[in-house]
Amino acid sequence: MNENLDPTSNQFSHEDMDIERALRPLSFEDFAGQDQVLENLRVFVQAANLRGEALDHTLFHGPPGLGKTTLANILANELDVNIKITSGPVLDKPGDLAGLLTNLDERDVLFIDEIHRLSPIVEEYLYSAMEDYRIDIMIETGPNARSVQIDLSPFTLVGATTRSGLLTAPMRARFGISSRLQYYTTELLTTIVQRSSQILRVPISMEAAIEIAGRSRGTPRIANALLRRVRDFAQIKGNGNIDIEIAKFSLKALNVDAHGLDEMDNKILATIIDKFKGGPVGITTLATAVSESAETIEEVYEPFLIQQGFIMRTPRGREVTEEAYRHLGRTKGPTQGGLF
Ligand SMILES: Nc1ncnc2c1ncn2[C@@H]1O[C@H](COP(=O)(O)OP(=O)(O)OP(=O)(O)O)[C@@H](O)[C@H]1O
Ligand SMILES: [Mg+2]
Repeated sequence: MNENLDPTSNQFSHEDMDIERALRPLSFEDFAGQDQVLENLRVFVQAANLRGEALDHTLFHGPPGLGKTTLANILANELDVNIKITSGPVLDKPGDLAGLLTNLDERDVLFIDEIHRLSPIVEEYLYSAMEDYRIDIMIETGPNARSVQIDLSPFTLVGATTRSGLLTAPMRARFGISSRLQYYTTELLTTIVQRSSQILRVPISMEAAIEIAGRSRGTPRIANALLRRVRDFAQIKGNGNIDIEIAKFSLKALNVDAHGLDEMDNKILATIIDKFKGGPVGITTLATAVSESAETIEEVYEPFLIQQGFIMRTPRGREVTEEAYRHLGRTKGPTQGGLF
């Protein structure tokens, strides 16, 4: 599969990165969906602005491509402050973090992506910064080494993670605001596709926008990636306009699944059907069978498969639905799976 269509991939070409930036909503106003989350954030931001205080530390969690990074940037815009961006794996020494923290102005946003991947030392160091706006730093080395306490400007830490299950309890407890992002409906994705095509100045029919939206795995990033590729087909194979024919033609050429499921989604369904007679199968057994971690399946893949009605969670494990058999073109029968 095209890597841009992989929901877990952040790989983009330079051109795609520029477009990606152009398509990213900059204000609450531009951001479609996640109504509950947005409604609350608007209140919290307004209150923080009114009092001239830093917004409470905020955590965004949920599957890739649903808008966590986008919302972090929007928060900074709406708070009218600067944002400094880093990520868990990049911060490997407390010193790196200290450098960032001491350079924050009052109310600034420090965005830490993949916050579940902070090293334990850095994480511990972050605790006092978040709680008391204070850090200890070591000055000098050898016999003169001593630690001094430094006061920080009140700031907002915005954390993002696709794997909230991997966050430690103390870390989680330090976020005053915690929002889980949900998959988008086809309707919402249709408006996102329409907005993006307007920015890209490519005419698109309603029908075509719905078609692309419906195959985007509930994910705005995938919707935008598909739109860009369909735009290529429209320009080279068509007259530049995206109508339903060119949309269908392109999606077929791109090998996009009718429901927008990706390789791992399909592998999970096929494995439950072929190796476990449709289930129920326990999550760890399933994880081993598809060579993926149980947490990733639970946090990244399964929510979408459940939402789309392909999988059910039962007390005895995961079971596929009739819909999954139909989707994979299998028939459900007693001879399935190893009877002789
Ligand atoms: N609500 C939305 N409305 C319009 N476009 C959106 C929305 N949410 C996300 N997008 C688009 O999808 C792209 C991906 O979103 P974003 O990078 O914020 O996802 P993410 O949750 O941070 O993903 P990851 O977990 O991979 O870091 C954005 O560049 C933006 O163009
Ligand atoms: Mg992100």
